[in-house]
Amino acid sequence: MEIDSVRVESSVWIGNKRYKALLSGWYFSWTEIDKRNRERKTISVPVSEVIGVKEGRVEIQTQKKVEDTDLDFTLFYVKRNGHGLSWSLGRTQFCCPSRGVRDQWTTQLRTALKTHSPSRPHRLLVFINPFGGKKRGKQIFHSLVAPLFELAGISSHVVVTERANQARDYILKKDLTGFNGVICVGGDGMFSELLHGVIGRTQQEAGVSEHDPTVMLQPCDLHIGVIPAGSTDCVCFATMGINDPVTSTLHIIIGDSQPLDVCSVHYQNTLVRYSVSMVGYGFYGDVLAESERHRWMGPLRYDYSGFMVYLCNRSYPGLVQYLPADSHISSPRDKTRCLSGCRVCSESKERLFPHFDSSSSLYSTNVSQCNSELEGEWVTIEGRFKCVSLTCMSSSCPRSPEGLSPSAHLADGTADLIMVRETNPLGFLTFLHRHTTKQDQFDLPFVEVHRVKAVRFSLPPGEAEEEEEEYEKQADREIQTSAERELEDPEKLFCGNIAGQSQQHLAGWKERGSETSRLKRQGFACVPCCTKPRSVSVWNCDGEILPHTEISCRVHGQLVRLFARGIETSTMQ
Ligand SMILES: CCCCCCCCCCCCC/C=C/[C@@H](O)[C@H](CO)NC(=O)CCCCCCCCCCCCCCC
Ligand SMILES: Nc1ncnc2c1ncn2[C@@H]1O[C@H](COP(=O)(O)OP(=O)(O)OP(=O)(O)O)[C@@H](O)[C@H]1O
Ligand SMILES: [Ca+2]
Repeated sequence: MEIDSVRVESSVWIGNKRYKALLSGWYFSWTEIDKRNRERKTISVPVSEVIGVKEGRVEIQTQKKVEDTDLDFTLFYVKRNGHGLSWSLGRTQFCCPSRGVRDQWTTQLRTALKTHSPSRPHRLLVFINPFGGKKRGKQIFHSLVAPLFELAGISSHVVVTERANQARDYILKKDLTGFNGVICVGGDGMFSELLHGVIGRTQQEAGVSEHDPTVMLQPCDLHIGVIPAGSTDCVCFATMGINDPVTSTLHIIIGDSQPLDVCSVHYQNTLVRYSVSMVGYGFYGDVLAESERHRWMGPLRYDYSGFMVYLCNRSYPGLVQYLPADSHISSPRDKTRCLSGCRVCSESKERLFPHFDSSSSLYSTNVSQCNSELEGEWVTIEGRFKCVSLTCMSSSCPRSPEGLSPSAHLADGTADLIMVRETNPLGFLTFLHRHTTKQDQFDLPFVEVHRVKAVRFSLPPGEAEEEEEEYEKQADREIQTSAERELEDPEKLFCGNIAGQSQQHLAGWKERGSETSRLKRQGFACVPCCTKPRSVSVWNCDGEILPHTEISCRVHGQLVRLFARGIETSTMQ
């Protein structure tokens, strides 16, 4: 065996074939040597994608040695399947000329792993929602994820949730010393819990008020991992290009890091929620409201509700104001895609954090800096809309593989505002259908899309007012509303820590509760969206209904980090 400071090389055998194994720089490779000593095919694995090295011949599933010889070692690594987005565990068993050489290889490979993958997690906090999606969260974790963590030497503390918001509260309140990341096994709702926990905790520790819409929030160090086991799994799909628990697990193990933009949603001066995917009014709000009544259908509830809401053919008046992003940098119609190593996103870092102090890893939370991100001329648009949606990323998902805004970026500090004006049912169906094909859904006369840094939505004076008054009167008549009953147990509401204490916020819920209760008493059992006051829809914020209509949204560039690397272009091994 030859070892110098940059290279380790020796002959090894795989089966009955001889190979030259070489560890050089960032790669470990093995090249077949034929009987005439000529070099044949080489397989090369980046050290950063090695999952583990074990002495002996080890099986993948059981991790047990099938044969304990002194000459063998087994290498586990990331293997790309198909077009490369789906990852599985690769395994190769090497036989060395002597035990000394075998021990040298295992030592050298483990040292290289430590040097070249310093950001790998060692200890993770895992939250499993046993009721998410098809209710397979626990099974997915124990059969697919836990064995890989064990192989990679990662220890985990597992919490199977017993109630909504348990994961968020745990992150906000418990001692997290020693954890390198938090993982959710569930859907977008579970991800959202982790998101709120991680952002909330980071701001608490930095002494930053989340309610102030002009403040620069402190970016979060604790990484979030997503093992998809939900209904839509949009966050996973849009950051990995695939919903596959093994792929997600391997990205977590190798410590991939993908920054993500987050949109904060405010009502007056109160934080309501954070969103990474979609804040949508009109169609998507109505679909969500309708789908809540059909939870028993599982993931199919969205298709059923989508169909029912489509039949209602509603549109809503609204006043939309937005702060445009710099159109020289990128545009939602530039036909590009945000892929792994995206130039637009990496060049955004300096703009987003001009005063980053690399020596202390601290970001200044000076308000004036943040205001520079909020500079510019606001644009106002008034009209009747089928839907108004804001998305920080493409929001691609299996239902819509290109997403709500195919050219949106994961980490550029902007979101795309999509406004679909009132149109005939066929026009809207064309718009919806284009989400399922590669056709441009923005190339329609009633659709507008803008890349923005902030958005405000309000009901236009006049038309909306009359109906709103009626709506409020009805709500006031309700004494014991369903919302009031819920208020007795604030835990049932979302974000008890941030928005739950706000009286305005509670009033918003009261308003919605009154509406639901009124409709129920009037006996409107099917398609409630058709029975709502004509002028008002609800906001869908990453799959949660918001209690307010008039909201303002602001994008916080690269606020959180996921164990992911964005969508890779085809890179077959
Ligand atoms: C003709 C086929 C048209 C298919 C149209 C498909 C459009 C799909 C667009 C998907 C956008 C997903 C945005 C992501 C949102 C997530 O943050 C959030 C949390 O998980 N999910 C939802 O709110 C869940 C919302 C899910 C919305 C599903 C909408 C389904 C619409 C079906 C309409 C059928 C009309 C048929 C008329 C004949
Ligand atoms: N043990 C629990 N009991 C009830 N609800 C829970 C529990 N654990 C988590 N939740 C809540 O369930 C909601 C939905 O969970 P999750 O996102 O995992 O699954 P989902 O069915 O895919 O939903 P989504 O439509 O959001 O994708 C989350 O908002 C979460 O807060
Ligand atoms: Ca973005």
